Amino acid sequence: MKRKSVLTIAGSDCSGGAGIQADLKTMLANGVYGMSAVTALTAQNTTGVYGIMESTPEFLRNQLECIFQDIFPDAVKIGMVSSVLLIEVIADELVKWKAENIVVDPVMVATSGSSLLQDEAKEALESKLLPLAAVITPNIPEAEVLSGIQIDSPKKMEEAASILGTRYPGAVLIKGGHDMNDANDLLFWRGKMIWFRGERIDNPNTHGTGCTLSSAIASNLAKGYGMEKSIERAKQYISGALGAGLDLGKGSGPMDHGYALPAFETKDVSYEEE
Ligand SMILES: Nc1ncnc2c1ncn2[C@@H]1O[C@H](COP(=O)(O)OP(=O)(O)OP(=O)(O)O)[C@@H](O)[C@H]1O
Ligand SMILES: Cc1ncc(COP(=O)(O)O)c(N)n1
Repeated sequence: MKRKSVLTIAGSDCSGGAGIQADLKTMLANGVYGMSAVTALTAQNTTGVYGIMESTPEFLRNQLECIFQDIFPDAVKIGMVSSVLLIEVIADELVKWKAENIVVDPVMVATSGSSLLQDEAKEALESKLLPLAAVITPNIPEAEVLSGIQIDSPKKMEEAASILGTRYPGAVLIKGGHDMNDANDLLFWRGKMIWFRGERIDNPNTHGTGCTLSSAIASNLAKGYGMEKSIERAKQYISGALGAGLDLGKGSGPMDHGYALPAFETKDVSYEEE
């Protein structure tokens, strides 16, 4: 039996809500075989990021070579890339192996406020990785940094999307989640603006929403869905994961990535605290 596969190139979140861990859970729940190349280990939890230890460029290349030589991914999701040297290795390997269906989530700052991209790496991300993407998925602050304009309205989202969509060959999806206080995301693709209107879910536990959305899009592209359908299905998935109402940790907690999975455990494992 064969299965479509997706590779995430991202950082590890030891608390399991964002990064590689969110990506692999999302891939499992979306019916693809998930693989990971780790750019950095982070010591973090739902309250913040307390340490970062980067992979060496050589070891990241080693991971990517092992993956591409053996199980060629049908799509690639890129998250936290951390530094210039790591970005150069990633771009080099993706071009060398002619990777397809690349989704770049330009992760810059965690929801908790910690920087996940070194200042000098922003330019390398823009010049080396964004041009390789089938779609880039900035949130509002990231879209502001990349487009150079301030975004405080849907009209401004459209202006930024058009700037980025003209600059890069792939699609641009600006996420309205955290900052517009709605759940409406804007796609600029092939000269068209397409709004994806989501229902705002009243849940403070949004750690890892960006990682989850981009991995779900990559999973759908790998399965052969078109760009719009891949985003529409990814939004349905994330709405379900947020709506499931998982409540863990002392800060902004993780979502329930497995809400739609049949679990091996048949007993109800959820419980309300006294
Ligand atoms: N409360 C919510 N209800 C419904 N959808 C939401 C909510 N919050 C975020 N989303 C959706 O989740 C996806 C991710 O958007 P968001 O703006 O949170 O990304 P992000 O800031 O990159 O996430 P993060 O940095 O937490 O990983 C988008 O599709 C957005 O519309
Ligand atoms: C390793 C890693 N990658 C990405 C994020 C962004 O997710 P969030 O903004 O939800 O904290 C993170 N916190 N950690």
